[in-house]
Amino acid sequence: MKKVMLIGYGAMAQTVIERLPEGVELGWIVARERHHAAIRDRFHGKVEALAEVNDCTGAPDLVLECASQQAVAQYGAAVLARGWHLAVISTGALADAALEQRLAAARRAGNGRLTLLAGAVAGIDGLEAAKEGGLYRVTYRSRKSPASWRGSHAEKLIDLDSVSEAQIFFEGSAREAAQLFPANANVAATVALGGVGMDETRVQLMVDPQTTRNTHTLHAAGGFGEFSLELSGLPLASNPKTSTLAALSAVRACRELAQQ
Ligand SMILES: NC(=O)C1=CN([C@@H]2O[C@H](COP(=O)(O)OP(=O)(O)OC[C@H]3O[C@@H](n4cnc5c(N)ncnc54)[C@H](O)[C@@H]3O)[C@@H](O)[C@H]2O)C=CC1
Ligand SMILES: O=C([O-])CC(=O)C(=O)O
Repeated sequence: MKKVMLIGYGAMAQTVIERLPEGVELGWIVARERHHAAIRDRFHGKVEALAEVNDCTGAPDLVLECASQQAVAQYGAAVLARGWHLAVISTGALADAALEQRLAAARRAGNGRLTLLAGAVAGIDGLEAAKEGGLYRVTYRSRKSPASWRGSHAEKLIDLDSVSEAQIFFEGSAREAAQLFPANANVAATVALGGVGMDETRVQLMVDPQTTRNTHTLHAAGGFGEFSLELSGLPLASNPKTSTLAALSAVRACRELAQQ
């Protein structure tokens, strides 16, 4: 039986817990103190609620970050330095170049493993293959409902309550998007890391009052030719910022672990 440590106890973590494949069990959940009693009750003490990664006395086969970019900054190096396998969903954390270097150093020092989950988007494998032949241009656009952008930096750029038609409210690099919208634009970073990098990947963020989907549009042109991909994802009922597919990509990481 393979043992997983989950970081985070929010919308995505709930999906992972509900869909945990056979052959994998949860050993630890790193969560805010306010969730600890609920975790102990739910799992009858069989899953340890931890205040932080260093409180773990066991050895997880996989540490699944489903929390935030801040959690990657807080725990990422400790996980890798212990030689553990860290799978990251908050990929936008790597828009911080200093953190990226810190994680790389910890991974080398501890012989850990870092996996970036594909998250809410598809086509990253094709993008990475295309890169081998040279990429000329990669653009990414995210279109979500006003509810999905609520509580984000979008509120400083556009009046989400009065928007009546689809509108682009942000244009910039993947690095800017991932850092300004840490709970909404990790996909921008995932696309950047698979393609032309954080500063060359062009990003548009759009609010659409007519949609209930999280739509991701990726366009890549290069020596291979070009492709356009549009993914119209259902958000999680408990968090409209997060696409169901992102949570399922974390489930898939558990399935791969079970099959090892
Ligand atoms: N790569 C991708 O395609 C996507 C990535 N994401 C990332 O996944 C994250 C989680 O998504 P949801 O579960 O929907 O968010 P959520 O807001 O429902 O839950 C996040 C949970 O993580 C906990 N958390 C955050 N920082 C923590 C820390 N330092 N230590 C302990 N717990 C911490 C929160 O208390 C909360 O329980 C998002 O914040 C975002 O960074 C989300 C959607 C797509
Ligand atoms: O789940 C999504 O649709 C995308 C998202 O929040 C992110 O990229 O951080």
